[in-house]
Amino acid sequence: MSHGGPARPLAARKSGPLTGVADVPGDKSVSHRALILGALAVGETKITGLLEGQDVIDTGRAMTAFGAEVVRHGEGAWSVHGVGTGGFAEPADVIDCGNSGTGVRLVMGAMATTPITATFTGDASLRARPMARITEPLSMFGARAVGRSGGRLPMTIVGAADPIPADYATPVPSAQIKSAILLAGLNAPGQTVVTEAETSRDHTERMLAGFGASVEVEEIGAGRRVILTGQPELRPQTIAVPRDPSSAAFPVCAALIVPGSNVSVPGIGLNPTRAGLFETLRDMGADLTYENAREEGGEPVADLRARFSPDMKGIDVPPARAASMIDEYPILSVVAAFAEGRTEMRGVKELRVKECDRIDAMATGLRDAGVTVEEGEDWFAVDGRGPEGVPGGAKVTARLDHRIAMSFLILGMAAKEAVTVDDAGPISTSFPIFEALMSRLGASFEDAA
Ligand SMILES: O=C(O)C1=C[C@@H](OP(=O)(O)O)[C@@H](O)[C@H](O)C1
Ligand SMILES: C=C(OP(=O)(O)O)C(=O)O
Repeated sequence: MSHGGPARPLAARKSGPLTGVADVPGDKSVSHRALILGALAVGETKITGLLEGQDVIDTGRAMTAFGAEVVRHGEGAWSVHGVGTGGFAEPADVIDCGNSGTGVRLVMGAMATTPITATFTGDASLRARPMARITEPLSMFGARAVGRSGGRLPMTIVGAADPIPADYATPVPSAQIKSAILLAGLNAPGQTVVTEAETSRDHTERMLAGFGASVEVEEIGAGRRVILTGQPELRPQTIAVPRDPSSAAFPVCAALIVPGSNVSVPGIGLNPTRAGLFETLRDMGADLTYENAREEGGEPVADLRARFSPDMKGIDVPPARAASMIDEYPILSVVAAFAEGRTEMRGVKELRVKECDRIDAMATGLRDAGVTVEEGEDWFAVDGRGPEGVPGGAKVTARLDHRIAMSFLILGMAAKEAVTVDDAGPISTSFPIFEALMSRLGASFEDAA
């Protein structure tokens, strides 16, 4: 157990119509970045709508350990008094990033070009995840890393005393790699360049520009080159965090598969580098509409409305869309089980190195619930059961993975028999109010033995 408490088994059983308004919390990716860039600016950054999930709380604690002052003023309202680029102090103890890949990788990048040493660890899930993808580009700046075999945490980073800017092409589409490099580049003189063959979420680039850094973005084919000029003085900002599309995915998908549902999910961030799931659902024939599209804090936002959609069809999800919906494949595979025909999801190898191997976790749990799933190294395919419905009745291991836990609880709301997850604890890493919010819409959960 590493989310700080005993395992909490939870079951979801077949639900009546889900109705009402789902106010989902702030975006996890934007929240991490607001705390980190706030800590690197000179003066006070004010944040509203910060996600108060454990992943983000752990990043806030890390920023405190590096010398920033992080203060909570009320629900979602935080301030960060930053120390300036290159101003991080050496932490007195190990930095525990809990369950968060984004947290540990971005913070490693942010400290790697300051002449201090820090040791990072995390829970059993995070300690199994690959870090060489970060330490390899950080070594180009002159930072050194020593970790466990296979490049795993715990790991110590010795920051570069005389950092050299890097020019790096990411081997996999990953905003965490890109962001770690850009954050390291902040304290290196000259231009740091990151090239990605497929565009990953661009919150770091957008927010760096907002804090006053010079960031140029060139489109190259399906990808981008990002050029950052190092050693800017970052100006503190007022940041309104948009609501998280990756959390919105859960009430939206639940509404599509639970008969009679009609749910509104207001104010969701629809940055095109994040919105792939919603496009895919519409391609499948989901009754999902965007209302009141607008801009808030430099990000496109809309109110989503999802209604029960009994006529969805399986599709081949375009692999080019994978980066823009990478965290949404678990819940998409649940929706696919209720559609008619096969849904193929290709180009998704990265799912194997998330909080758990998400292809294996979904395939195993869906099969236990009576759904046929095929898989290969970088793909999986779900045979939708359409009007026949999904038997359910599975007891699923969540593998310390919040998205696996939430996906199977949603499955339980629409399947014939209840679905149980062995531990709902990790849900609080990204969506602490998931159970309360889904219960208000009409879902019923039971503590399970
Ligand atoms: O940069 C980010 O905030 C994130 C990037 C993605 O990871 P990768 O960069 O490893 O694809 C995503 O899975 C994660 O939940 C959040
Ligand atoms: C993959 C995820 O997060 P992280 O990599 O930050 O642990 C996620 O939230 O689905």
